[in-house]
Amino acid sequence: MYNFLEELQWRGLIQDTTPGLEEQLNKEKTTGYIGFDPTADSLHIGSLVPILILMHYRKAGHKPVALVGGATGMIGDPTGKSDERNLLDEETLAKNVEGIKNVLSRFLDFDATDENAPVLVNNYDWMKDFSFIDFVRDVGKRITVNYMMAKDSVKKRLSGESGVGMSFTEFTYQLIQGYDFHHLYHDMGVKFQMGGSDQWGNMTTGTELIRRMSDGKTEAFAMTCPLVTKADGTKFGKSEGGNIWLDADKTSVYTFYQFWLNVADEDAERFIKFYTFLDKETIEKLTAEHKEEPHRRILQNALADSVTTLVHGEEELELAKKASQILFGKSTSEDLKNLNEQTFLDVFEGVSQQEVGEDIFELELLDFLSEGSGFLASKGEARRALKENSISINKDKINDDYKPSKEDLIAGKYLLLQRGKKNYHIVIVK
Ligand SMILES: N[C@@H](Cc1ccc(O)cc1)C(=O)O
Repeated sequence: MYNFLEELQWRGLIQDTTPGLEEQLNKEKTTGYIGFDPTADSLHIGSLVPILILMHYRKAGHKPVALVGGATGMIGDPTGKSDERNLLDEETLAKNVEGIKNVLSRFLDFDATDENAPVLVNNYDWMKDFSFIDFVRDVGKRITVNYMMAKDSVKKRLSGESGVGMSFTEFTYQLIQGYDFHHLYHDMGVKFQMGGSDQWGNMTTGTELIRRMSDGKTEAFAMTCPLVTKADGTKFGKSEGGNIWLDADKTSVYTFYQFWLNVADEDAERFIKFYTFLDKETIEKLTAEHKEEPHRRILQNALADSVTTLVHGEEELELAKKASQILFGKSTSEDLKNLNEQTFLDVFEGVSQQEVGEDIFELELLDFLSEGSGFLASKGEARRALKENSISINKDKINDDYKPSKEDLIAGKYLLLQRGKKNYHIVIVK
């Protein structure tokens, strides 16, 4: 059985802890939680670190609780935000809560029945009937405005720098998160909260509230992990198309896999510790091998394989690898036909495209290859290319006899035209 804090320590996943945490975790199996606000209908790889921390926590024999912020999502955490947030409407919130629950349950087995089985809770369940009067009397009275104003999330918004101010609504956020901790402490014995380093302020409002609401008789603990950054200073977790999500219909497995494959060497060394369960020995060995021959990208490959398997499973990883071969290695028309539409588009992102009508199938081959599809500059060039035997359609070489047909369409819509090795063009038939 491994030790939770030691495991997180060598992985570089501990930023701050409150005093006494180690003694507490050594003393007894402890229930600990992390909250996720439903700001979107899925989670992205930024949230994968907290998810993995809950998985480590479970592996170490403690009991993890994942909280979905149905209530806090109605307020909006001001942490790290320089502007007031827009309120989400109820319909969006409900959809987001469901989406996030689904993602979380792919990583944590909420159906397990053992004593330390993971539990999923929603803070809306205990906040919805809490009246304003009760809240300000029972909770608000325990914490001073002075204390709340000293938090970074508040200070930043009050200072001249951003100067935009903060609504009373967002100001209350830390108290609500703090109250969650208090509630979970007394309802389920949750003594420990984890989260990203930006959550330190909200988490310590919680430990403080727990102490004060028990007149100093109960104690709770907190730990933060570092926010993931990149060596080159650019924002982590984004590709050109936006966030890297944990849902295949938001970020294709291919794009997900490629994202990890393309991280910089310095980043790969840290990320492999954060994002995989590979043990210390294995990671040290891989890192040493990587340093000998960086061009083989051993770390990136191990990282991409491991995270993609964790998030999408082995079968999907194999498909993503096959898709990756299409641009770079040997592949057949069969491989191409097996791609789903999103993956096809992701693989050929940036390739020139032309929309055409179905009448394209009535054209002579030379017209089809030139003006019809917008691929080659002229009929003459098309003739030459055919003579050189350098044209492929959907990865099959074609000759003068080829007749374009609807049957060839990938996902019922696309034709992949290719000249030589790298010169691609996509025809979209409308
Ligand atoms: N404030 C956290 C989410 C959270 C919500 C409620 C909690 O009790 C704990 C955490 C975030 O934005 O990431």
